[in-house]
Amino acid sequence: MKRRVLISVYDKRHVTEFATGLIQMGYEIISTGGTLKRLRDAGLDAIAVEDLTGFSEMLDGRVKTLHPAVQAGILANRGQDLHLQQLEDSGIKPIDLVVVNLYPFKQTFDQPDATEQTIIENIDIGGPTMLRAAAKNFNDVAAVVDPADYEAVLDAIRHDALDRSKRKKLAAKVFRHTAQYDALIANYFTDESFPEHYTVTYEKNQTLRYGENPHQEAAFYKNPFDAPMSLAAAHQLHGKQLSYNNIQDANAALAIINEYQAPAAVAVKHMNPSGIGEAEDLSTAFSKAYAADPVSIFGGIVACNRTVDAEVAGKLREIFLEIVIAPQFTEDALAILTEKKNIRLLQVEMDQAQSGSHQLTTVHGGVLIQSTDDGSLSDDQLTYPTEKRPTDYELTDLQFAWKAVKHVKSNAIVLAKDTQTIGVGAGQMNRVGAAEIALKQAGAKAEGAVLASDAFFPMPDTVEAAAKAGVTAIIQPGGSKRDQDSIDMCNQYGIAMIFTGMRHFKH
Ligand SMILES: NC(=O)c1ncn([C@@H]2O[C@H](COP(=O)(O)O)[C@@H](O)[C@H]2O)c1NC=O
Repeated sequence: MKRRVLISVYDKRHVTEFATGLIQMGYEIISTGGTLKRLRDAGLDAIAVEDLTGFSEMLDGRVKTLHPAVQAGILANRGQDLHLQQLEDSGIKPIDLVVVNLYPFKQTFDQPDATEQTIIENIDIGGPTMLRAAAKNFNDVAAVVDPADYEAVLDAIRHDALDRSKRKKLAAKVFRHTAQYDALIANYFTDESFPEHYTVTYEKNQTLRYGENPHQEAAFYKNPFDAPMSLAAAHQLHGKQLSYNNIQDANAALAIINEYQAPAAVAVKHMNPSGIGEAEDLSTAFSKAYAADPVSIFGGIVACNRTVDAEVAGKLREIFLEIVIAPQFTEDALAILTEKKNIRLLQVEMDQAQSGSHQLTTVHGGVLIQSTDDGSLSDDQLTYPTEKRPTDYELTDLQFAWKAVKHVKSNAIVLAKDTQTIGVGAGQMNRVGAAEIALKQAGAKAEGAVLASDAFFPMPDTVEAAAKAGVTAIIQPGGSKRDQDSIDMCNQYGIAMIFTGMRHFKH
């Protein structure tokens, strides 16, 4: 008996070449409407699925292959006499190969003018049914869902090597594909934040050389719904492949730089900002970010929220940097920076605050999911508990420092002056410890500076240390039982303090 293949594909690229090869290998082809036409137009012999089922396509194509003549032909267990007998009694011939790819649900959904009706019509029903049937029956049947596999499959058939293990691999690919397809559809049907089953699907961007350490394996996946030009879809203009740690740091750098509207630059090391500068132009902003901590920036990542021009590139060139991220680079800037073989240049669209998106953290036996920390300050949230109120000048720096401290690992303290960070205390087990690190880094520059704290002061010790170093204003969430002690300490030293009512822990 001739072997049979059912071909029903939305993406018709290379299907005629594949079908030609299959015919040469002795296959008989069964096909659906558009695919059949494509094959026949290319002069290939194929049986219309209608001739198998005795039914014409109906309901605008909603039903074409959903018929026992097709499904039983795929699903029959060739090792079971009863199955074979039943096929014979019903006049159904077995189908040995299923080549199907699905209606483009996601591409349709992505189109800005797509109506609900078109999106719904692009949910494929018959295709996944055949694919899943063939994948289930991989013992006897091969399922091909990806045109990229045509050549390898043909080659295997040619060498009589489309064996059980290859068919099982193809089956796994099918189930992964249909699971992803359904996850995308489920997400379209509901905007429930935390459903009973959290189905996520990511597409592989690249396999990474290794993870956080060389003995860890890693890969980078992208969210299929993310905007083009997000970090996962960034345009790498120069340099070698990003590493796992590069991607983490770049992500932190982007989150920080997206906080600032005026020209700004941030240098990031180990996901914390080593320096941030804001100014009227990017060149000055970068100089501030650099001067904030000229030691730590070495080997770091710099993100800018304005076009990098030749002047900025000239400054960047002087430092060893892993990555520079910007919305644009001028030709001159590219010429300067690409002289450095090891620097990576990433073009990423700014202002893509990940608002509304989820942050996933794996824990032992599960995953924690939360909405991203998009909290920003509005003026009516602020309260002023101290005798002294901040000056306008201090207020600008307080807001600048508050945006920075949100992105520093807790316990976090940031000192700032003249829209430049001058001290960053990150990831300490006690708050005053973080303050001491920030104050030590700032040294004499702490005189007249402001201080931001990501969470409230449990004791007045941080205020006291800051006051003694010359800090004149503080911003913090408030809410401690002992707030009054910190307020009293501020009043004693003539410090202005703002309560934000919002905490920014980052563990
Ligand atoms: N309804 C059915 O029985 C059915 N059978 C196959 N399809 C899909 O129809 C497409 C191919 O159609 P055509 O050969 O007419 O271009 C494939 O993407 C295939 O997955 C179907 N369409 C959707 O459910």
